[in-house]
Amino acid sequence: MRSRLGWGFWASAGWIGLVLLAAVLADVLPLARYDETLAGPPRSGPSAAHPFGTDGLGRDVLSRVVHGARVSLGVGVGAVLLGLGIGAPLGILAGYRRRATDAVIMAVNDVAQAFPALVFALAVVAFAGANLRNVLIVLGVLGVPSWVRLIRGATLTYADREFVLAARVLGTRDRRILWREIVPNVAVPAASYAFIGMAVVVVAEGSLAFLGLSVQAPTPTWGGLINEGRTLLESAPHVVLAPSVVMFLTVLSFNLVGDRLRSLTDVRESGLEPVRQAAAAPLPSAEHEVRADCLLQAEDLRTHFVTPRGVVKAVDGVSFTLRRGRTLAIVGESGSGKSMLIRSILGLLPGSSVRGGHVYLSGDDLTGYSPARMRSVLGPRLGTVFQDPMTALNPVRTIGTQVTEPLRVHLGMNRRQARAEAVRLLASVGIPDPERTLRRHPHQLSGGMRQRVTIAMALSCGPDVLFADEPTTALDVTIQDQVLRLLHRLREERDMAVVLVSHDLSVVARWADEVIVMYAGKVVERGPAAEVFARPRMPYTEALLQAAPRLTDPVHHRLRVIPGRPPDLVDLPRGCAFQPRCPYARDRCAREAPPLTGSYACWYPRDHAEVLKERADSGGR
Ligand SMILES: Nc1ncnc2c1ncn2[C@@H]1O[C@H](COP(=O)(O)OP(=O)(O)OP(=O)(O)O)[C@@H](O)[C@H]1O
Repeated sequence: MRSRLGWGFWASAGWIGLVLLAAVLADVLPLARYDETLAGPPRSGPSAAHPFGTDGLGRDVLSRVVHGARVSLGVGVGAVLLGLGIGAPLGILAGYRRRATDAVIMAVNDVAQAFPALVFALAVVAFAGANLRNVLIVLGVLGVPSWVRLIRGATLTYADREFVLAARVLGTRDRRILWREIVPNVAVPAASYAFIGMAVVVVAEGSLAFLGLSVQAPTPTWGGLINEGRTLLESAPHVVLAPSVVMFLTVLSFNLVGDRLRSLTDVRESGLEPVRQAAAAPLPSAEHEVRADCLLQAEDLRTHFVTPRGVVKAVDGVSFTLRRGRTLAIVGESGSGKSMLIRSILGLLPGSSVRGGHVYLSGDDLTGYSPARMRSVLGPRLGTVFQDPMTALNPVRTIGTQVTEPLRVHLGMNRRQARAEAVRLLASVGIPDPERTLRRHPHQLSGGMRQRVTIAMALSCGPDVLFADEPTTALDVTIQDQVLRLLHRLREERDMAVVLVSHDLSVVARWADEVIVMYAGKVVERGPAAEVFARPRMPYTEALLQAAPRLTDPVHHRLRVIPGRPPDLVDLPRGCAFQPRCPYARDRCAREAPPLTGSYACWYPRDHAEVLKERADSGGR
């Protein structure tokens, strides 16, 4: 940490510490009184008795600068705490709740930010007087809009992170998510900006003092000292220079410390600003038969985003059924809607989306559930394992606090019981030293171990269905197989159903019972995995398979890529969405969209005999 922060950071922190210490100990330091006139000869330069010299009334400048630090730093710290105290809750609320709450808070914030600061300061001083408390209030309140904006931005960054989604899929309440997942992460950038904020406030106080709008004489402030010394600029420049240099160094140090901390924890990495808020009306739904023998059933599920460019139909009329003890795989190119389908089932969609259709869990329609009721299902009945275990775990909390949380929240265990159960869970997913692992932070574990931890968390409340969204993508190839084996074993042991999203068709072929193939938000082929992969009917499925590497491929074998690009979901081609890329497309494909009848959506499905003949002709794949 020390080397990453650099000597400038430590020198600045040292200076700030020194000034703060001097300000706190000002009364006990062996200094002349700051208001004692003729403590020395007027306007005398620096000497052993008066290291910063004396001012026009013979007062000790060092003593006045040290006492001035009390006001300037006191206002700096106080105003930042006040601004943060009001701005942080509002910013977190806006960034986490979004929609109307965000719109209202940000509208008010914009108006507040546009209000002229000087007019506000003048008004407060005129009505309430220029004293320390009022200056602190003025500067604190003026800082609120910037804090709201900053904290909202940081919250937006974290609100869609997988560890927050993970907490939500475990059914954690919003308030707890805010305290345990968002606040600790937002606190890091907030702390760094607090230093920059203090620099701004110290300068602002100096400017107010210069205008006579701050604490009045005889109490010294740095801005007031500079103002007083103005008239002595020619005869005794040290009177202005001493407070100016101290103030300059302090402001510079605050900025340097804040900047270094910020560069370590830059919050601008994700660009998660949501698109324009959609009208919240749900999409209309058709009536469908509910299958009693199914554990999980999706009917005509749709997730649309209203964006400035138009409506993105990320999931468009997806239906499937899944029974206990089975694994359903969802495959498709990047952007085909796999993750949105899972988030739609779990009711964990971004604020800018609207959902239609139904999701039945053992016959109960989850789409009608209130958020509170949904929380009782997420975790205990629906578990989720995310793609990247590093982002699915909160970096600032130990594994122990994260694994025990769902056990305490949902199963009502006390701390000791939850810890014992967490040890058992970690052991069951193959973590060698569970006791020690509980005390560690995510970054202290390998990728494979982290993913085992997230699997343990997903299983902690004994879910009926486990969703695994690309659970092995972020892992080493050798670890991938171990994790998939583990999921398979756990499915058998616990008689769960598994929904597996994967890019890797060899994984799907090996571990899934059924598969649905997605293209542009729709299911274009479905059926038993062995059947679909052995005899794909839809040319897109065939192309996906041809683009997938196989262990039996010769070393320098060139994979076939699917020609063209995935479609723009705002502007889909007419007819079949795959037709512009399909080598077998005919006129009808560009005119009419093929419905999903039976197991595929294609006007001219591949004929297996024909495929075998083509393969024989081309001498290979
Ligand atoms: N907030 C959003 N606003 C608008 N469109 C979105 C939003 N989130 C996702 N989409 C769009 O929804 C579509 C489906 O996204 P999704 O993440 O489900 O794809 P995916 O198949 O899981 O891709 P990948 O394999 O890369 O994860 C994408 O085209 C994406 O651009």
